[in-house]
Amino acid sequence: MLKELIRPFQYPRTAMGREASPNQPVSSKVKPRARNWSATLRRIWGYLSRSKAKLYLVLLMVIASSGLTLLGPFLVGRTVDNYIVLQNSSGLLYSLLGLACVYVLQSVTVWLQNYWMIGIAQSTVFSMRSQLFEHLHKLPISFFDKRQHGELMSRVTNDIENVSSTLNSSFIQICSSLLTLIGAVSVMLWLSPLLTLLTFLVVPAMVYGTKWITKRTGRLFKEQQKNLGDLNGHIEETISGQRIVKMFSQEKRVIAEFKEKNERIRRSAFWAQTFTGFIPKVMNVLNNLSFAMIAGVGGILALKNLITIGAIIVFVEYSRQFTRPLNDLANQFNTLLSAVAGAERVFDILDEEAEEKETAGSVRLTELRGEVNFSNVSFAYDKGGETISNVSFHAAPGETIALVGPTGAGKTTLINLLSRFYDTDSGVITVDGIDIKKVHRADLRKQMAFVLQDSFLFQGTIRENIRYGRLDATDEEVEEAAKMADAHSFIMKMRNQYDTVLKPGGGGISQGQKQLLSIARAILANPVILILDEATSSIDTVTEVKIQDALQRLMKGRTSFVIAHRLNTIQKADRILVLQDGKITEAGSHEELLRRRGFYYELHNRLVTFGSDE
Ligand SMILES: Nc1ncnc2c1ncn2[C@@H]1O[C@H](COP(=O)(O)OP(=O)(O)OP(=O)(O)O)[C@@H](O)[C@H]1O
Repeated sequence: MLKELIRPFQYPRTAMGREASPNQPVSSKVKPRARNWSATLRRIWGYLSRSKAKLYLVLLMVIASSGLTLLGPFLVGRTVDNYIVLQNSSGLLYSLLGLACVYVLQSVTVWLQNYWMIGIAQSTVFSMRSQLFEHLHKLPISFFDKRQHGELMSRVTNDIENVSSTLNSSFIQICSSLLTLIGAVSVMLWLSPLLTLLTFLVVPAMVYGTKWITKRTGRLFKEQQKNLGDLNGHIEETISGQRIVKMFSQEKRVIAEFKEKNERIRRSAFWAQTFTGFIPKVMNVLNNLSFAMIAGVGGILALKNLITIGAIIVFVEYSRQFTRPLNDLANQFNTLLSAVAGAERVFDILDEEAEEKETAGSVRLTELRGEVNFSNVSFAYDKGGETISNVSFHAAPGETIALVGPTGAGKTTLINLLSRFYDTDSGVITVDGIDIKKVHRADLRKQMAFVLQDSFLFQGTIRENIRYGRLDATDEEVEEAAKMADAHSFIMKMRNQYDTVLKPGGGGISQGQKQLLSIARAILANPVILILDEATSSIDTVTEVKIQDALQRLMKGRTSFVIAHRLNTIQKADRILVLQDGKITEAGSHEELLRRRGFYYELHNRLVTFGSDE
């Protein structure tokens, strides 16, 4: 149905207008793209480097804090050897004061680097989020037709959040870990090459252990992100499709599906966290082993007067400075894995091609008369069979064209082509003689208004919802449009009248009232071409008459295409096009088509008998 064009949240769809089988996990069909670590990191760097000045400041603070971290143990060693062992109390006092200064300064530099880095991280995700949202609005309808909306929302929220929290800490951690590592190793080598070699003995075990663990966690984190997207999709669908779930008493199945997805997240998160949790434990054991070796061998060296006690204390401290950054680097690697997975999912969308760029020298539309012509138009959604085959017809300005035909015949698709939600494969559609492929999409759509069966209303006041048709309309114009749509009287009966706030999705008012508001919105838009998708569901007779009258007023003087289900609408049309399997099989006025005794004749008899849609 045409309403799917603008309804933002809907039950799972594999393609526009077609509901996916409830058992079919939609997102499972989204193929994970090959990971490209370096390219993704480069792109993240592209965002970070926009705040270069602040980054330099952060780097400066990281260098300062790493230097001060290394200076601390050195001073401790000197204090032991020069003042404690030699019992020099005044020197000890000065030395302790110096140490206190070093630690205070170190805290200040750490605070400053965090403060600036949070600023950089937040502006980075701010730009990413804005860019992503803007890009989403440039993507063609076909993109949304193929995706689960909740999964997309998960990318805008969870994945971006993931990048944000990693940037907040990882950049600093990685830089300071590397600097501390280099500094610690240099001082250790200077103090005692033998003890340094002993410390190095544990490195291969550390590297191998970390590698073994991160290999598993990387996969698990990716799985966790994907499962989270899947679960979010499910939650979003079942909440927005709550009415359908209840109508078909599918609560149990929906809950069972949720449990299954929830269980999948629990499992992948459990293993991802468990494996990650192993890293510090393994490192701890290796650290302690290395301390024991340093203490043992250092002790022997000290007994032989080859090293001082202070030097051993300093050495133990530095060997911790050496293993801690190694540890941190391993942890950061995991966090990075998860953030890069998130960033890659965001970049995947940013790489989706936007609606085709308008061809150079595109025609700008200004005033239109509303003459529409389809000439040998053919179109296929996928590589498969044609949905529209060789369709030709002409609509003079102000004419009303009724589109009738069995379900799946291609009525909505014809409208999709006219509004350029999809482009024709062959043939030409013209408006006032201008090929619409040469016209700016936005210009073309500005000349059109849609009134759909289940018109989407946004959360906001009634006035704002009507004004959506033309944002610069005055309050008087909004009310005038509501009066023409026969919506004014029901609006005035509401407590806050035009300032009544509608609930999300236009909840809180009846289906018929929604329709009247969407007619008012279309009247305000004052389009040259009008697209109507007549409601199939029955609305009470009084409202139905109101809607019909309002629509007649709206259609007057405009070229209108009506996906028609009611006999009186069809009869009033200037021309009726009967679509079957994507082809126009009959075309003409009501009387002409009746005389033919074809599909329309049968449809007419059915409508007369049952008084409903085809
Ligand atoms: N986005 C899409 N991707 C792939 N196929 C699609 C898509 N949208 C519609 N189709 C297919 O195109 C054909 C025509 O669909 P269309 O929605 O135009 O029919 P319709 O006449 O408007 O039907 P209805 O009266 O039920 O709304 C159908 O076979 C449908 O499955």
